[in-house]
Amino acid sequence: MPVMRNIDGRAIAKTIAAEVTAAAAKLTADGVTPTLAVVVPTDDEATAWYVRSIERTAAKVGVRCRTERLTDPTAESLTALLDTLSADDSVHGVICQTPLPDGLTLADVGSHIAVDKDVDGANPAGLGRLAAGLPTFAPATAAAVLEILRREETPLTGRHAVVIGRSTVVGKPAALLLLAENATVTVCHSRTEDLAAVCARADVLVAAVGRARMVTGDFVKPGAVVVDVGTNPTDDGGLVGDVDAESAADVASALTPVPGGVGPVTTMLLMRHTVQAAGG
Ligand SMILES: Nc1nc(=O)c2c([nH]1)NC[C@@H]1CN(c3ccc(C(=O)N[C@@H](CCC(=O)O)C(=O)O)cc3)C=[N+]21
Repeated sequence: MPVMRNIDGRAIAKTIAAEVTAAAAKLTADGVTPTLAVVVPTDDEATAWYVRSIERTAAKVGVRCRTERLTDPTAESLTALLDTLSADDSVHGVICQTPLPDGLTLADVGSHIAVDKDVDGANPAGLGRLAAGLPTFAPATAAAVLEILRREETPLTGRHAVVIGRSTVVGKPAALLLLAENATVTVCHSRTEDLAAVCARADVLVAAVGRARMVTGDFVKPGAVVVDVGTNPTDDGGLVGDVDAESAADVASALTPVPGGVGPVTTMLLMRHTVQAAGG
């Protein structure tokens, strides 16, 4: 039985960090400090963790982070803030954290983030651009999936990629990015019949369902590369993916672990997008 490789997301993030740090330093020397505005509309524990992680990562690579906390925002106050940040020349990237307050959707709010500053692909116009093959920032998590496959030199042209999950932030953009790399793409979701059998035909399997350890070894084609996007909290305060790593390990050739896989690359790509938005 071939031994499965654990893909080291932290090491990949570190490699990208070196590139981003150099680009940020050059911009700063030229008088432009790449700046990311992080809008935090709800008091949510997972969001708070992610915001701290963004702040830490930004400090490491020389990106300025401006966190904007709102208490009980209305649609009006939140979209007004996003409009203001979109028009502010000292801000290059804008991300609005989810979850949003009740009654608000990312599509409503995201359309108030200028496309050229939309470093987490929240504006539906960005998804349209992605579908049309126009340059745009993909949502950082979807971009991280492709970045990992690229750095792992996973062949995609003509290969069958299966994405489990059709969310606007991960599944759909990941499918579009895989298609742009000439993969043959199948998108599965909660209504898919014979899910395990469809997945078991994938050379590249991307799990973005949000259900702990749902993807077991019988979903995996022997030798497949499996990217686990899930970050499901456990009762004891830990984190597990959508993939049951133990059973998948007997079948896959490579797997991104959780933690230490897609997550760290996601946060780093937010920095790279911000530096790019600043002109780097
Ligand atoms: N607009 C928006 N975009 C997001 O991308 C977004 C969001 N809102 N809201 C919250 C979720 C959550 N999220 C994570 C990113 C990285 C890790 C991550 O790096 N986790 C570490 C482990 C952390 C631990 O051990 O607890 C890892 O996987 O190695 C986790 C979760 C992005 N989100």
